[in-house]
Amino acid sequence: MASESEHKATIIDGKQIAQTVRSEIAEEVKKLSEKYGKVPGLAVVIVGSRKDSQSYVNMKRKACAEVGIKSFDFDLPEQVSEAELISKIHELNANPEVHGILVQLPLPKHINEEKVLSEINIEKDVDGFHPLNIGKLAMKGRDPLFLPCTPKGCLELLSRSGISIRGKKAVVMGRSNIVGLPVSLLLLKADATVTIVHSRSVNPESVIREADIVIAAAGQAQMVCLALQSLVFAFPILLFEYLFKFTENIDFDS
Ligand SMILES: Nc1nc2c(c(=O)[nH]1)N[C@@H](CN(C=O)c1ccc(C(=O)N[C@@H](CCC(=O)O)C(=O)O)cc1)CN2
Repeated sequence: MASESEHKATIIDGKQIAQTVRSEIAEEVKKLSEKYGKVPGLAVVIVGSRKDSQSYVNMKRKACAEVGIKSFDFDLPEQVSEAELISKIHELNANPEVHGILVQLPLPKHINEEKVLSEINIEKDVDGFHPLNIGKLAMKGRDPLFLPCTPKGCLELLSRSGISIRGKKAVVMGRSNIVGLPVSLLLLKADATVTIVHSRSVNPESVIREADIVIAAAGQAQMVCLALQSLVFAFPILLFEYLFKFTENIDFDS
């Protein structure tokens, strides 16, 4: 267990790191454009009019524009059928200008999220939510084509802040498919000793007190009052990490 004197918080400047990543991506896109005469294309699909989802999607689209990625925007009505949405995905799978497909979650209740995400071509699955990509993330010695952006953003913040993960005790708060679970798998791949605490955990505080790294992934402000290495996650880094991994995986030669 860390001693009391080691309980000093280090605030990570996510915005600053995001700015660096943003510049790196813009440079990468420029090089791709000069070499191949084309730029990465990201299809962003949103269903319905949830204000929070719209705001995330707008940020993603704006981020694309800022770094030179072409975004293809599809705003589908709340009532769109599952079949229509899947047909749109098939159309995007077949479009050579679209290198990545992102379906904003959550989807309306009448649409089966698992089914829809499974229809995305794994080579365009920039969210890394396709069962094959998640499956590879969960297995030793396998590498997914893409990683979910928020978990990847968390690890990028740690790495760019000079915080090593190997051998550390990492505690993840929350077990969602989007953040908690995949970030736990990523930390495990990075050789941390990982514990997940969630709504049914008994005495989570005692587990958190033992941690070297705490990742709060339960979407509730002020959830962690103690953290040995305090992490402040700023959304931009996640967004730009998203684009980062996205450009990394495009095969412009095919
Ligand atoms: N297709 C996807 N849908 C959704 C994703 C996703 O990664 N892909 N994630 C969320 C929504 N989302 C991005 O789209 C997102 C929401 C919230 C955050 C976040 O870091 N929130 C912080 C607050 C950050 C801040 O306000 O500065 C927090 O909750 O502590 C990141 C991404 C669901 N849908």
